[in-house]
Amino acid sequence: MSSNWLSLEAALQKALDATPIVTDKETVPLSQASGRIAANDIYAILSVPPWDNSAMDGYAVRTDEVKEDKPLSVQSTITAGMQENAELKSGSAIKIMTGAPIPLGADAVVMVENTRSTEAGVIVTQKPSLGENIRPKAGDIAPNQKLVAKGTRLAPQHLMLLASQGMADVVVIKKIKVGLVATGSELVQPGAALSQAQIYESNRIGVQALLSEYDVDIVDFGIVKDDKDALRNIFTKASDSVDIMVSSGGVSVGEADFVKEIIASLGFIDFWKVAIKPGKPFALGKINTTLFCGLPGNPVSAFVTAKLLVTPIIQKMQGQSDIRPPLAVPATLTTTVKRRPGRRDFQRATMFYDENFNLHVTPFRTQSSGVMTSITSANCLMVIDENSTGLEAGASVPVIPFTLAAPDKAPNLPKANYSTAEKDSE
Ligand SMILES: Nc1nc2c(c(=O)[nH]1)N[C@H]1C(S)=C(S)[C@@H](COP(=O)(O)OP(=O)(O)OC[C@H]3O[C@@H](n4cnc5c(N)ncnc54)[C@H](O)[C@@H]3O)O[C@H]1N2
Ligand code: MOO
Repeated sequence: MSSNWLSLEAALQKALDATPIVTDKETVPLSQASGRIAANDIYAILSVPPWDNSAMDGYAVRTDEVKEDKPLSVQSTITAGMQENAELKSGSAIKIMTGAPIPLGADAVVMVENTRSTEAGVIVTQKPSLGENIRPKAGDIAPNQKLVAKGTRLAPQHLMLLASQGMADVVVIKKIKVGLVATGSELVQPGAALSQAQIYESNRIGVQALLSEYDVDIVDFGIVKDDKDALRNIFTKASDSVDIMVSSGGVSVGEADFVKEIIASLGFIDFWKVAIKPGKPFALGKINTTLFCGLPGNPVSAFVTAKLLVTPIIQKMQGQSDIRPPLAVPATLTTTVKRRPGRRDFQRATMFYDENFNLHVTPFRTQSSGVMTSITSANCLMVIDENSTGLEAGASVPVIPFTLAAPDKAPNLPKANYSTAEKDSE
C-alpha cells in the first residue's frame, strides 16, 4: 500500500471524527417518521396489554372446576371492545374472544378447539394449565419502560410500538441538507442533446437515490465545468446552504482535476486517497465549516465510495447511535482471481446458493470502474484483502449483498415462481 493512502478503516475513522452531529429537532406525524432518527429517548405511558386478556377464541374457566365430562354452563360471551366487567360464576364458563378482558374469577382460557358443546353446557376436552392463554396486563410493556433510544433510526416496528401507546407524532432530528454536484466539462444532463465529446451525467442520480434511503434533503447543484471560477462559485454557495457537499469527478491528477485545489483554497483537505479499488482518489475536507466529500468521477467508483464512505458519514451527522459496516457473509469463490496487492478490492460479483444452501460467488468478468454494467449485473461486492496477490477457486471470501433478497437457488425457501416476467406464448 502506498504510504500516502489511508486504509478504509483509517479513512472512515477520520471522516467520522470530522463529522458534526446535527441536533436540531422537529415533530413529525408517525406517518412521516419512517427512517428518521429519534431525537429523544421515548418512554411508555400505557401498559400493553392494558388488562389481562385472552390470547385465543375459547372459554374462560376456573381450572379447579374443569373436570372430565362435566359440562360448564355458558354464562355469557365477551368480545374484544365490550365495555363490561364480567365475573365468572362458579360452575360456569364464559365464551371469550381473542383480545377480550379476562373475567374476574377466571384463571385460564381453553381454546374452542379443545371443547365440545352440549345441551347442558360446554365440556372441556383438554384441561388447561393455570394461566393458559391469558396475556397478562403489562406483559409486553410496562409504564415508564424505555421503548426507543435516542439515535434510533425509526423502522416500521418502532412506529407500531409508538402508535400502540397512543402517540400520534414523534420528535426526530431535522433532515440534513446534502448538496450534490457533478464536475466535468464533458458532462450533459440526461434529456438534453449531446454534442461531440460529451457524455451523459449519471453519478448524481445514483448518489441521490443511494443517500435518499437515509431521508436527507438533497440540494442539487447540477453539473459544473472543469473551471476554477465556476467550481469556486458552486462550493462557496454550497457552504452557505448545506450540511455536507458531495461532488463527483475532478479528484485525480489530471490537468483539469481542480476540485481538491479549490476546496483547499476555501477550507482544507483532510485526506485524499484511500486504499480501495474502486474509489482510490476519494477526498474528504471542509469548505469553511461544511463537510466535503469528493467522489471519483468513474461511475462505479462514485457508487462504491458513496456506499462505503458517504453513507456512514450521513448516519453520524444525523445522530444515529449505532453505525455499522454493511453486512458481509462468507462465500466460496468459483474461480481463481489474480491481482496486484495494495488496495482492498470491492469486486462486483454474483453470489448464488447451491442445493445445500452454501453460498458461492463469481466475480464479474471485468472490474474496470468505468463499466457500469458491472454493478447492474452484480448482486454483491466481493471483498479481497489489500495484501492479497490473488485467491484460488474454492477459497472463502466475504461478500456484501446489495439487498437482503435471497439470491438464486435458495433451497429452503418456497419453490413458487416469483418471476413476474411474461412467459413465452406456447
Ligand atoms: N495518472 C493517473 N490517472 C488516474 C488515476 C491515478 O491514480 N493516476 N486514478 C484513476 C482512478 S482510480 C480514477 S477512479 C479516476 C478518477 O478521476 P476523477 O475523479 O478525476 O474523475 P474524472 O477524471 O473527472 O472522470 C473519470 C471518468 O468518469 C467519467 N465521469 C466523471 N463524472 C461523471 C459523471 N458524473 N457521470 C458519468 N461519467 C462521469 C469521466 O468522463 C471519465 O471518463 O482517475 C483515474 N486516473
Ligand atoms: O479507484 Mo478508480 O475508482 O480504481 O477506478
